[in-house]
Amino acid sequence: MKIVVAADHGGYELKQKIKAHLADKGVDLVDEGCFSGESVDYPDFANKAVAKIVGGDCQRGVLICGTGIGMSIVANRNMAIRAALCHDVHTARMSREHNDANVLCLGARILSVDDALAMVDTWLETEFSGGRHQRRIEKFSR
Ligand SMILES: O=C(CO)[C@H](O)[C@H](O)[C@H](O)COP(=O)(O)O
Repeated sequence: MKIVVAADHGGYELKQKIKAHLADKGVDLVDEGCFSGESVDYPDFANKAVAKIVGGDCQRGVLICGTGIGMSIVANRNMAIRAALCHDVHTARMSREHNDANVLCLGARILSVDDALAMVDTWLETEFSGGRHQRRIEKFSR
């Protein structure tokens, strides 16, 4: 599985930490920016990451901005994306088990680095439960 990571300026520092953490674990990833703390617009980076998933280069994404809200709104405009804005390990796990989320959105100005890394690990390790949850996903998917 290949992961795309992307952030705006509000999420840049946390993205760097997540990248280093995942690289240590041998996770295959691609970074779609941004590449400094200079002010940028989150839709540009959300859309770059979505394109990687829709195009098939990556299977999942982690998107980070100040709150995670902007990234989740933009990513979810694409029908192929189930982006989950999560706030703790529990919501990260549930977004995989029940929602088969293919994008995790994080708020760098809300979360501690340790909590964010624990959420990413849980989110990547947790499988979709299927069953009744598959039926529900099919009701909003094409
Ligand atoms: O949280 C965000 C969008 O939901 C962004 O990361 C920005 O941090 C937020 O919009 C604030 O932007 P600013 O230009 O840093 O004030």
